[in-house]
Amino acid sequence: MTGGIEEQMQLLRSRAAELSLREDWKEYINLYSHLISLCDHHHHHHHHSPGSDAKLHKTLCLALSNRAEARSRLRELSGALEDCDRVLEIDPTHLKALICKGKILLDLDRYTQASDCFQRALVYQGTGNAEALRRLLERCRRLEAQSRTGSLDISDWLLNGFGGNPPELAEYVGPVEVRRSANGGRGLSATKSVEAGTPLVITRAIAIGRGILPEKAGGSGESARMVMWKDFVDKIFDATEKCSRTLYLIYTLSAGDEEGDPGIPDMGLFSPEASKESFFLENKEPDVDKILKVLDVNCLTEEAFSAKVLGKNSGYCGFGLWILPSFVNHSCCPNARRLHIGDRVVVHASRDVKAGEEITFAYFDVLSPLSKRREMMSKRWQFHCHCERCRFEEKVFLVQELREIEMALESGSDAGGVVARLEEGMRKWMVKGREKGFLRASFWTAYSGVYESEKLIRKWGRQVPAEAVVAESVAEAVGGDERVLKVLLGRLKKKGGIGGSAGGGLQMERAMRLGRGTYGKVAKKQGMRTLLELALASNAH
Ligand SMILES: C[S@@+](CC[C@H](N)C(=O)[O-])C[C@H]1O[C@@H](n2cnc3c(N)ncnc32)[C@H](O)[C@@H]1O
Repeated sequence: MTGGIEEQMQLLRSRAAELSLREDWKEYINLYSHLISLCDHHHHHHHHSPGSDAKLHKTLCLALSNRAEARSRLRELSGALEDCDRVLEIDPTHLKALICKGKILLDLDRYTQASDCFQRALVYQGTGNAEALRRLLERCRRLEAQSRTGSLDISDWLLNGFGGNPPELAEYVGPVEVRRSANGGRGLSATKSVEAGTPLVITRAIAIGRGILPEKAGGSGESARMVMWKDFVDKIFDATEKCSRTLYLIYTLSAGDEEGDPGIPDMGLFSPEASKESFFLENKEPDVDKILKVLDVNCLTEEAFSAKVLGKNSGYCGFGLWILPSFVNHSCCPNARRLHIGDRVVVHASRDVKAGEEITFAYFDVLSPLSKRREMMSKRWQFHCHCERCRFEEKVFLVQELREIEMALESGSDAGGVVARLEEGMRKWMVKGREKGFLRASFWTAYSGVYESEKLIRKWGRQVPAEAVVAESVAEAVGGDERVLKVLLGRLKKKGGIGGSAGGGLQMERAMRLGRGTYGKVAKKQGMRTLLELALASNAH
């Protein structure tokens, strides 16, 4: 090798060291790209002795693995992965490339492949790395197991008052399948029967927008929202540019204007481990118009329990795009809920679900009357819900008296009176079973208004059914909900039940069940108990 190139490379490398100190990864990558092309060029255009060849290879491998590290810092994971693979082709024992590749695969939720890299690194490593590698391997193993079973336990985080980082969760595709839905489009269905609280899907967001909005809606609130949205859209486009799989997955989602058949995606697509390496797209340039439509149809607000249950901040606002949950349709009597932990969403059954049943969750608050829900649907979502509850309420709202009761509620009249009239009406109109729960859910604010007021309880007690009865019937109709849980727990507390040793009774069992439906099976008994205490202390609505 001539002195010229050696010197040039030396110079580039010391410049790179400087850039890395300044954390200027873009420039750092450019520099190493230059060095890599120098190596490639030199390799093709010069005759070499075996010794100089080895040296050149060594330089090239180092340059590639350094660029890979910088690329993965900027989350350009596909590019980083290609760099690692090039190194490992030249030198399959290259420690730096093996570790870097393992970490990238871990980031991509490909736990078995990541663990394979770390295992090999452990074999080839000299001294020093072993402890760190064992910890990485342990993490892979834990995540891999969780991605098979979906079982999670956030007890430690919970008992720690949600302090520190949220627990790391694995991607999980449970007993669900994308199928054609009764409403025409596609939907997610259960492939086997599961009980309330069972996790169905756990997945990372493509991007999340989070922020605190000013308390009062209005000018500044609106512009804050706009800034958050723009920031979020930028993150989405950034993600599609960096990963063809992401772009591919986004294209499987509904853009709201499908002509004809939107097609049923293969379930393998949604498991990072089962998924192919690369995705063929005719045009790698993102279709901006289409992506914006997809965001409009599929973005969901966060049911941030750590914000609500902990009463952290009432102005908290979060929304995001999660791929597989985007196939879940809305229902006003849903059977699933979502819970957000870090940037992952856990979709879990909020009541018992039978095999073949479609999985649905609420896109907006469904503890509200039909007219309010219709308003939400037309304002934010351009569809008309035909769920069992909407169909029933459309019918029953033909009854003049029910409309009068609703008007009484809206004009702020005595909640006890509203509840008493409704309960009486339901007897008259022979409303039974689940349908009772539907109407109670619609008039929820009246019920909770009574239960929260000693005065109203005293006044209307005899015409208003017990908390536990109403909570059960609402939960059976529309699934677990924090506010319903809170009413049930309030009752238990009055009787001295929660937390104490008396907590083993039937009522406590019911509360635990409702807790599992509301938050999912996220903790063992003691952890769940803590969660219930938090729910009771919360100011959810
Ligand atoms: C997040 S996507 C759900 C999956 C979608 N059905 C698909 O085929 O990809 C939201 C869209 O699904 C449709 N949708 C969801 N819930 C619905 C419901 N209850 N009734 C009618 N359409 C609904 C609407 O077109 C809505 O804009």
